[in-house]
Amino acid sequence: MSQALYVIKIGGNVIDNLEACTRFLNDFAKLDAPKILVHGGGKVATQIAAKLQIETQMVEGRRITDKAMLDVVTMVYGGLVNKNLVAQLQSFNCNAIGLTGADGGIIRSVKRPVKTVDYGFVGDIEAVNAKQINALLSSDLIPVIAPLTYSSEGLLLNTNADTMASATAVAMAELYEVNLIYCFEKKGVLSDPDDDNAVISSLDPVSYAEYKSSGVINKGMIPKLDSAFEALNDGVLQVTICHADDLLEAAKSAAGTVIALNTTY
Ligand SMILES: Nc1ncnc2c1ncn2[C@@H]1O[C@H](COP(=O)(O)OP(=O)(O)O)[C@@H](O)[C@H]1O
Ligand SMILES: CC(=O)N[C@@H](CCC(=O)OP(=O)(O)O)C(=O)O
Repeated sequence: MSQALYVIKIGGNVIDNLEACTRFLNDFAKLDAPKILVHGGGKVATQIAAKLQIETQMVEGRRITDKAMLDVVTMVYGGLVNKNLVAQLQSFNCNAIGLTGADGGIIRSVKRPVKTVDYGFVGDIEAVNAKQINALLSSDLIPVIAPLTYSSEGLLLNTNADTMASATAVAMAELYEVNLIYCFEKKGVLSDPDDDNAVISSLDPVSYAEYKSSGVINKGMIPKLDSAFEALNDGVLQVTICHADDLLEAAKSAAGTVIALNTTY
């Protein structure tokens, strides 16, 4: 049996809250296993763009990224957010190394083709270099990956962080038994959006379809769950969605919503 690896994604609402983010990073540092952190930061990018009088436009959970917005997300994800996370992890004795998908050629993408919507400089992932990421892990470095990728033409492209996490988890599943954990500001996927304690303990494709059609699951949760099911279909052992404060519990399967393929489609 191969070794366990945790691929953990932290979302933008937690990153935007200094205290919550520090608590999360402290727990992440304590997790005693090979691990990778993939971060978002959409909320910070929107705030900085507004300060620069650049308007944010989202379509189906994806940011329309023109050249001005690409400059903002490059500075925010690749610089401000990534480097602050790395610095805090260092203070918790976790030897983190911050990377975009371009660094070490770890995540290559293709600029999303224009169909009904022109997303601009947004990348759809083509390849994750698991060997290169594993070389970092083998040197006792903890990769902290920002949601930016590169194309073979040399473009830097904005890429959804949930998709980055799931593609990384799938690629690493060739080498490890991967446990993918999405951490955000709620206790899991909720069966009642107004009740923060109404956590669905296990979600399969049938119940997902029902909750989606009744509108209980909506907005940013849809791309997150789509990428969660994709990861399970492509070899990831376990996927959990949980509160950032519950990371260590979720790593023991004791918190959040466990995503399962255990019913027929
Ligand atoms: N049923 C649900 N349970 C929990 N959150 C939900 C649900 N339906 C929609 N959401 C929304 O999904 C959001 C999470 O998606 P997103 O904003 O993309 O998170 P992140 O930035 O952490 O990746 C939550 O903040 C919540 O508003
Ligand atoms: C193409 C695209 O939409 N990219 C995302 C990347 C950041 C992200 O996914 O951040 P959260 O996890 O905090 O939402 C964006 O710019 O919002």
